[in-house]
Amino acid sequence: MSVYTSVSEAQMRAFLQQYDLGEFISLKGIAQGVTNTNYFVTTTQGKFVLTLFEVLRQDELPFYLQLMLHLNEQGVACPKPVAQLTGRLDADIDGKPACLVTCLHGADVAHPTWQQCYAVGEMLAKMHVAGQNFDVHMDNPRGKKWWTTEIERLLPLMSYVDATLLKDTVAALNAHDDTTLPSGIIHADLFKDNVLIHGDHVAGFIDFYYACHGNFMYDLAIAINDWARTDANQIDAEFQDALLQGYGSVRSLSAAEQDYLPLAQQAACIRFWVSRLLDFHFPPEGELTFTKNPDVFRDLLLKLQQDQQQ
Ligand SMILES: Nc1ncnc2c1ncn2[C@@H]1O[C@H](COP(=O)(O)OP(=O)(O)OP(=O)(O)O)[C@@H](O)[C@H]1O
Ligand SMILES: N[C@@H](CCO)C(=O)O
Repeated sequence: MSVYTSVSEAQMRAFLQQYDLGEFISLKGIAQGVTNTNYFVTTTQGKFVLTLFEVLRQDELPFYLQLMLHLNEQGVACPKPVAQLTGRLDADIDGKPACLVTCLHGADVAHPTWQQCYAVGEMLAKMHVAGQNFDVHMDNPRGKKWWTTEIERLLPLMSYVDATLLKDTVAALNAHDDTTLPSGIIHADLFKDNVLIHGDHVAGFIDFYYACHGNFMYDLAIAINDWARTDANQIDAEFQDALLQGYGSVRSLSAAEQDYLPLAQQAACIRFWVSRLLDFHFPPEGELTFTKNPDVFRDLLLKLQQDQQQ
């Protein structure tokens, strides 16, 4: 369930006074989603999604909402934040940060097709290109500095074999200079549950709340590690190729980026292995964290390293 904060119809009617969206018709909680509270809101002007942020602070919202607005205006498939009459994009309901965005027609897919992987790669490249003229900077909150600090809490809790794998891989990644690779705004969490699909097309990327600056190949590797990962935690070469081909149809990958892909995939494994281990061992008190299986990314990392040694 994902309606942590209840909103009444009366509250919604009052909230809508701040917008030019016509009359309130209905409000319906959205069952999917883990972190935030989401509602479908229908007014005489159409259907929207209301998000109440359970973890992000009010002052953190403008970056993400401005980014989504910018990307949407540049033709990237993503929800468009709706501005209040004052022009402000972020709002609050009963002191909780909130926003309204346009509703997209699509659903997330558990088992994508080759064409859908191609379309995701294509849209990701469009996003990278469109982000080039968005001039607000955001450091990656889950980058090298973060994982180097956080693994110190995890290593004593892990088996010798897993701890060695984690420590050695982090050391290898930290020793590699990735700062000269093409970079800009990245989504940084483009898993299958963060893309709404309609037929063979991308209806929209959602959940931009880890978006930041980073290198483009790392972003593509995060997507490959989820979209092309089989149930046995290996990469399906054809699906990986679909993402790469789709991406390359919009933005050519340089030789340096192509060389970096194997390491980028390892970095993407570390990013999510570590965050899932932290959620497992140190569930934040008072936060609504649903732990996803950390072993998925340990197993994928091992397989990638085996393949890359051959
Ligand atoms: N703009 C949108 N248009 C249509 N449906 C949406 C939109 N935004 C969210 N949804 C629906 O709401 C569901 C939950 O959204 P989301 O995944 O963003 O939840 P969350 O709890 O905020 O994030 P997460 O689950 O990643 O922690 C999505 O799976 C999708 O079905
Ligand atoms: N997509 C992440 C959760 C949000 O960062 C995961 O599957 O671990």
